[in-house]
Amino acid sequence: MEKLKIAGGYPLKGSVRISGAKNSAVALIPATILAESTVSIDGLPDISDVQILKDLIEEIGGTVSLKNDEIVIDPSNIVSMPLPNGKVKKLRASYYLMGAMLGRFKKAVIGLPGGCHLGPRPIDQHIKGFEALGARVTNEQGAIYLRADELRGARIYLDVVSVGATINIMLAAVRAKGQTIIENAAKEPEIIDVATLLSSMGAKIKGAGTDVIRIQGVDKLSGCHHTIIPDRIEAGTYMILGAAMAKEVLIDNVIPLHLESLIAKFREMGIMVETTEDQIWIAGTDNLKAVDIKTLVYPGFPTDLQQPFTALLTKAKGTGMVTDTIYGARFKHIDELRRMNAQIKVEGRSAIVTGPVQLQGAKVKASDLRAGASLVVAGLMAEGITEITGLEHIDRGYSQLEEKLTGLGATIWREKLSEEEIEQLQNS
Ligand SMILES: CC(=O)N[C@H]1[C@@H](OP(=O)(O)OP(=O)(O)OC[C@H]2O[C@@H](n3ccc(=O)[nH]c3=O)[C@H](O)[C@@H]2O)O[C@H](CO)[C@@H](O)[C@@H]1O
Ligand SMILES: C=C(OP(=O)(O)O)C(=O)O
Repeated sequence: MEKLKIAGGYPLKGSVRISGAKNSAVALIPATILAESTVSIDGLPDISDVQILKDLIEEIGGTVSLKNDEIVIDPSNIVSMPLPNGKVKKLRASYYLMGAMLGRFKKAVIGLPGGCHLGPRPIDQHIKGFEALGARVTNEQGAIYLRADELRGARIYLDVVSVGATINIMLAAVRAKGQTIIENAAKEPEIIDVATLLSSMGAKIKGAGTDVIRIQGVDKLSGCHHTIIPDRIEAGTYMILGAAMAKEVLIDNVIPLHLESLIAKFREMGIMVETTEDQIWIAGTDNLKAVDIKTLVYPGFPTDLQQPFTALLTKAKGTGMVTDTIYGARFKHIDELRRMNAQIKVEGRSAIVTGPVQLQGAKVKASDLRAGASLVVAGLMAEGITEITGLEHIDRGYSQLEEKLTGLGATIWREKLSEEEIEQLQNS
């Protein structure tokens, strides 16, 4: 077990290249199960979620090579092996194995997923979609059993706008007989990315990126090559830490359109932002104005940037309210930020941040992925040394974090935890 140490309070400068999107990667890899020949995907982030999915595809019979940022998957020998336990519990996106295996084999047994603990994260809309396509779905001892004699296209209205349910239904529906219409679908860029891969494989999908997606099922999907989109949440995190600590920073390999909600908030706060087709330039300032944010489905402010943004607000003058309408309990980072001298109180679904304060280095623990990102931002802003544990969460979603931050001039490194520290963590 390791901890991350940051010597904070020093200005950052330079450029950083954004990796491929985690939330695309974790759907694109399971989607390859649907093909009958080799699929390659490049631009993948170097994160543990990708590594675990690679292992899972191998476990069910796929031949996989993962070198640098490219994965090559030959799915022809994959079988619908039950995966009720083990690695499926380590990440949220293992639920995509349900849609992909159901699409190809008409049956699957997959354990309920893991991922960040952000309060309840039901998958009832995924199941409603699979059932509408003709699958029988049961939950037996924490694993979902899916079986269909045949999948038939259906009209499915999502009661909740869900990224996961939209993609999962798409994965099963591309191999159903006839047309599927997903209404009230999520519109996140990662959904378009998955639809692009499936279309290159031979699927017929219209409307991805709008709230009505139409899928005409096909009998066969084949191999192809795909380049993943950049990670808008990683980019947003670097924009936030650039705004907090950089004189100027250039974010490279990014789609600025995906970050319009954050860019608009930056401008309200008095941060200078310039964009080109695939770069964002930011000049940090010590005169930040506090703003309110409310997380919403895309293109609204992303819940996945709420936690790092909260760290930035501690430097802004005035009171800013952060309301999470997607995950009302996504506030485990607040106690840790308070340890670092932040003035924040939580009221229901909102965190109220009063600033400016000078954060102080402290020993803190990442309870989930973006809580970890929030603590990294805070650690860079703080005076003195910050020690962050719970790195398994951060490693799920940030590719080459220390290398990228060191490139911006940060002093950040990993150290092994002592036995005493491990014992303390296990008892905390
Ligand atoms: C792997 C991945 O892509 N993860 C992202 C995905 O998670 P995930 O796909 O799990 O999130 P959803 O979009 O499904 O969840 C949105 C909201 O709908 C609720 N809900 C969802 C499904 C369902 O069947 N029933 C239901 O009630 C959830 O509890 C949540 O309140 O979108 C989230 C919201 O943008 C992001 O925070 C995650 O980073
Ligand atoms: C919540 C997140 O991830 P996951 O859905 O994979 O747990 C996230 O990326 O912030």
